[in-house]
Amino acid sequence: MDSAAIDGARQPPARMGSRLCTRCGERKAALKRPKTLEQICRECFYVVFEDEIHRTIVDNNLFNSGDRVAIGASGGKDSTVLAYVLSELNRRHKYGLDLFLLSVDEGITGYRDDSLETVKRNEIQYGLPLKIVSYKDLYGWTMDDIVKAIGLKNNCTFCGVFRRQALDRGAALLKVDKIVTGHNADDIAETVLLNILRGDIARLSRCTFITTGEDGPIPRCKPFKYTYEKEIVMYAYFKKLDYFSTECIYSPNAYRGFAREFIKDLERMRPRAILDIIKSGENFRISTTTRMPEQGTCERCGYISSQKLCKACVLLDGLNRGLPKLGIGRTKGVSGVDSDGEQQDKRSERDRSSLQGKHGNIDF
Ligand SMILES: Nc1ncnc2c1ncn2[C@@H]1O[C@H](COP(=O)(O)OP(=O)(O)OP(=O)(O)O)[C@@H](O)[C@H]1O
Repeated sequence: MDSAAIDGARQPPARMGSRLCTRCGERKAALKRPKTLEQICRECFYVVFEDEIHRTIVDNNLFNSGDRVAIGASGGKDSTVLAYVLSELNRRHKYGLDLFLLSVDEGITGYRDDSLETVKRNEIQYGLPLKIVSYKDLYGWTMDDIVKAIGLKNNCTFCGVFRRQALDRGAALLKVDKIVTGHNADDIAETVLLNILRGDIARLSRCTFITTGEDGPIPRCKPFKYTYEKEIVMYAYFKKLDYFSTECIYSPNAYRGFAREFIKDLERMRPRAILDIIKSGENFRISTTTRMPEQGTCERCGYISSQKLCKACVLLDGLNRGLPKLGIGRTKGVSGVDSDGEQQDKRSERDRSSLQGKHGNIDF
């Protein structure tokens, strides 16, 4: 999700000269808003940015007063801005939420250990209790171990499947009602496009849902569904938020990377393109004859699965038997189109869904 060009460099947004803000008409414009190209001042940018997220939360009834909510916190820009903005809005609009930071330590030396240090600082900065769950504790394997066993080809498959379940397990320990993640509008547009490119109609039908997993143990929602990545970066920059901006050292950049670049090109020509792709995804209608996944629980670990054994258990079995490729491979998607378990890490939607195979179930 990170765009190195935007995020890594942490360049200040271009200066606006002496023009006045088109919203307040009083202060000097400090930036051109990526979503609308309006020239506005910082203060007005904060207001519109936060208000749009508030509207998304209210219009979609994301929370109920009294909810315990875990923020999936990776230390990256999206989840850091989410933690900051959600705690601000919770106070300002009296949502009545009990917020927690929930981090998954995948065991990636030189990456996750450093980003978790950021989350630990966020815990203090935002006054939100932090829970960390690790692959090592849950599965007996770190990603470093897994990469040693399987190499760099299918490693993201393991990571995506394990992370999803690890978030559920952490959320169960925290006894929360919901998990929120920092998936933003660019991520969702990208996933719509990828599902079209793959002809994966079943996943296309649900990848734009703002809340998923309502039939599972703990629903997940994406308050940044309509928030542009560029604006998240700008917000973090202006607010001087403390976040970690390095790409995962094991994450290759294949098919999804092309989709991402394509969307960035479209955005350059027409900023609305991102919202329009999401809208198209929302408005697709799935034929009633398309077979949809049936969800149950894994016979072994009891977590959600649409097969007898969940994907995490199948993958773990392979690792423990010295056959790490056991659970990897081409599986038939619901659409009848093979999903190839292609690696990369827009781990959430794609990896998990392509790996759930025939009965792939929930998306972030
Ligand atoms: N290790 C983790 N622990 C907890 N939550 C995570 C973790 N990794 C990802 N997430 C959640 O999933 C969302 C999408 O993650 P992904 O890795 O796809 O994108 P990202 O750009 O790295 O996100 P971020 O900027 O928040 O790091 C994150 O915003 C976060 O809410």
